[in-house]
Amino acid sequence: MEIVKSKKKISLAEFANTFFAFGIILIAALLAAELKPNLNLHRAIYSFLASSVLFIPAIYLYILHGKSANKNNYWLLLWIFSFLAYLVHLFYKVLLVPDNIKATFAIHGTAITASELVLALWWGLDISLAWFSDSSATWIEKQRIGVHIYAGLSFLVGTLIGQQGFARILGIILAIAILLSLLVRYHNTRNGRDSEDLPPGSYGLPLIGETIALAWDNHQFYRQRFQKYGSVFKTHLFGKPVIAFIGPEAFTFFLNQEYFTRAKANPQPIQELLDWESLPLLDGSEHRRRKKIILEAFTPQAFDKYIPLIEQTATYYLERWEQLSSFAWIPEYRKLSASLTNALFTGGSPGPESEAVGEIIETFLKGFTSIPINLRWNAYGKALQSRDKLLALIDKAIVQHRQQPQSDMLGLLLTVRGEDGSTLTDEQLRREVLHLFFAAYGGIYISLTYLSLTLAQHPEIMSRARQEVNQYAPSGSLNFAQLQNLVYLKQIAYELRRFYPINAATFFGLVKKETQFQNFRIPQSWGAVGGIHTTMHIPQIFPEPESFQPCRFATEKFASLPENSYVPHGGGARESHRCPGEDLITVLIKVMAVHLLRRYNWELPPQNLELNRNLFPIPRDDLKVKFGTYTENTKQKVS
Ligand code: HEM
Repeated sequence: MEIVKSKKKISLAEFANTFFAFGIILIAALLAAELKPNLNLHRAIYSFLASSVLFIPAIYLYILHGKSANKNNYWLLLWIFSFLAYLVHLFYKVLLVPDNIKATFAIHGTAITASELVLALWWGLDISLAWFSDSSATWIEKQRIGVHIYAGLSFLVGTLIGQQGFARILGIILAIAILLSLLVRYHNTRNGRDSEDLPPGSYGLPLIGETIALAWDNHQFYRQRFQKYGSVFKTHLFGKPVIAFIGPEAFTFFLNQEYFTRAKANPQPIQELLDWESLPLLDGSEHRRRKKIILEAFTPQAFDKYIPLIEQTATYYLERWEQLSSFAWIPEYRKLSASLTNALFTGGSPGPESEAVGEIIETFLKGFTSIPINLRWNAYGKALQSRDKLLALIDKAIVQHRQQPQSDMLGLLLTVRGEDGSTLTDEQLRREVLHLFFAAYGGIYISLTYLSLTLAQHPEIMSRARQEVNQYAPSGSLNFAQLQNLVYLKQIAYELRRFYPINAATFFGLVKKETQFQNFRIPQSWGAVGGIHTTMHIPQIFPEPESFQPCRFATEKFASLPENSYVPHGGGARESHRCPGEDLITVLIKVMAVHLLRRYNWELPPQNLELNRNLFPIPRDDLKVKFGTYTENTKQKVS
């Protein structure tokens, strides 16, 4: 048999157990009073003690509350019976003075009596809310914490101060029970056992959670936890509990906009560095509108405008490298990336001026992994100054592009319109371009670094790619249609982004409304994130994930992959938060590979090629290279 009130199901056994305890304790208290000379006074005192006895397990259970219905039912029943005993106490306290409450105030002091009456009213209200409503509204939860603190302090004062014997012992037991339950709760929370229906995982240290582990090595962070906990786990990052989703199924779930939003979801320093408002930090209709406009700058027609810029930049650096013949490639690729980014977004030419912009971007990027305190002279402060320098550059470029239209990406963005005919305001445009600077700079140099590294390490892949280039693009300038013939290079370009640890995870999301995944509760207002690199190294989906195999991306094989298993640029539709630069990076890798393979060959002298722990990991020795021209005679020997 069950006592069903509202949606609560309290079993008869639960009710009987607590009622029996209540009955015995109250009767014992009232009988004990009978033995004392001043009956009503002692009835009031002993019923207060009876209420305290019932209050101790109630507050213990409340502090340790979790999903267990049984535990919660016992809390509610003890909370109610303790309250009833407290009413008995008040009843006798008032009855002590036959006249009225006013006299009670006079005898016991206004503050104490008023405080007791307020407690009784608040407690009664809370019981009504707990019994009759199933709402877990924040204000109900907050007032419940409040009334428990209030009642706890009242009982502690009532039993410890000026009391002796049994009352004082009760006070000490109450204090110990509260301390113990707080300790157990803290311990459970730290170890992720606070609620059995949450995903597994750990919250790490108080306040900072697991943020240091993430900053130390963001790729290892997700990889290790995925191995330990599986495709969904909880953690605590940047002052907030976060749930990570890894693997196609979990990643797809994370993309569901009914439950997750990107608006106001990212740590405050990321938002500040990106000047608060650009695609990754927006959601809903404004994100859709802007994304449609931005995507207009990533079409095949647009790529045909950028390909000459890429070729011009590639040629500039290839000639320089030919002269240098022996150098560290990563600093060079950073310069190339700066020149190309500057060409796309401000109309700059390759060379020292653009490379100086690269240094501003580098300082800006350091802000994303620094301690977010703006002191002007520290990394974060300098990153914010660099952000403002980039914004000033963009403002200047917008004015210049208006005066003299150009066919770079900024030129296109100034003219394109969304479906509803709207354009970006200058304020919106400068912030979007700031983010594009950030996204493109890293994406370009990292992809080209991995391309050069891979081709040097796999002569058979380099040779096959060279044959394809000689067959379909042996000379002359390139265009998008011609690049479509380079099928093997496309496979290499895709495998590079699967194989190497570029992005460990997506931008952060926020749980809009509570939901469930694989029977785990995903609580409202928690952070959420999709694991990228780990998702692409699941052996059931990508066999032998640690081996570089471009053939995984042969058309049929690629088409048969589960949804959201290949996610180097995020997942979902183009209009969602998926990176718009995806196809541009394929174009870039192809153009660079064509220009490298048509004329050059390279070898890597002995060095440490192990990847470091950077946000985008790179070989520790900066990829030293011996670079020269390629001829059939030298058969892939550096000249
Ligand atoms: C190897 C190169 C690149 C990689 C691996 C990459 C990866 C990513 C990833 C993982 C995201 C976040 C997706 C999410 O939060 O769900 C993203 C977002 C974005 N990326 Fe890229 N990206 C690359 C290059 C580029 C380039 C070259 C551009 C532009 C020129 C670009 C522009 C963007 C933009 C605008 C967003 C925000 C999209 C949105 O929130 O709607 N990315 N990228």
